[in-house]
Amino acid sequence: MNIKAPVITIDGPSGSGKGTVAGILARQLGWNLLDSGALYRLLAFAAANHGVDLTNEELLKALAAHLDVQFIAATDGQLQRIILEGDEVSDVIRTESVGAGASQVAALPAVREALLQRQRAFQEPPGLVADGRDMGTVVFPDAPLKIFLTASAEERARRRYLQLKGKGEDVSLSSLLDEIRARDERDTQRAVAPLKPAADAIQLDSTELSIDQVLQRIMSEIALRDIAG
Ligand SMILES: Nc1ncnc2c1ncn2[C@@H]1O[C@H](COP(=O)(O)OP(=O)(O)OP(=O)(O)O)[C@@H](O)[C@H]1O
Ligand SMILES: Nc1ccn([C@H]2C[C@H](O)[C@@H](COP(=O)(O)O)O2)c(=O)n1
Repeated sequence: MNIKAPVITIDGPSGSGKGTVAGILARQLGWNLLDSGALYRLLAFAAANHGVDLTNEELLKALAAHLDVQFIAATDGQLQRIILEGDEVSDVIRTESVGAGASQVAALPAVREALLQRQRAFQEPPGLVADGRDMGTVVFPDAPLKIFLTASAEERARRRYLQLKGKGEDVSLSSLLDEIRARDERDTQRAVAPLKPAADAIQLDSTELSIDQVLQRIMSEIALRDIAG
């Protein structure tokens, strides 16, 4: 019998803290990590490099199917690294403009289909923490623990502002808020795999919670289900 590794899904809108929480959780549990948003970002980034228009569904589907990407697991003191076609792109795919392109290509059904198996292949022992928009609804519908992490748009824009300022970028809070609202609209309103909580997801509003408080809440749900050995 093929016993599948357990999966914890963390879905939610941009800036809610999914990636941060998923990364820490995966390290603490010693589990694999799937940053599914990175796949859509990589596709948008690769499309720009190869001169592929972000509306050309057929070419994007082919690019998605053959994306030459390597995820190098985080080690003590170093975050996960992402290599695309031989070049490290861990930071360059994190800009708001690549995020907007990712949100655009992610609305195309053929692209989502092309990336589905690649995402499911991350489900390896001892377990997987997967973050994104449709981890609990589409990619891992049988996951024993599903979290839907939210925060107000204003708080998410504030977090992003601090994050980008910290990297020395010249950003405006009001434009970040506009971008976050536009991305929310596109991600929740698309026809395929829209951003929404799975029926059995635990909804967690992190607007007034610290990262540690969010982690504690998730850890208590893990303990309740006895899924991490
Ligand atoms: N609960 C929290 N309180 C304060 N800051 C937070 C909290 N959670 C995350 N952050 C900070 O907010 C920023 C965005 O977090 P993160 O990148 O994890 O969000 P995300 O949901 O993965 O966004 P995206 O979907 O766009 O990748 C980071 O700088 C992170 O440190
Ligand atoms: N499972 C996913 C993950 C991501 N997307 C799309 C929508 C986002 O706006 C974009 C970038 O994701 P992020 O890195 O900000 O988490 O990718 C999706 O549709 N489904």
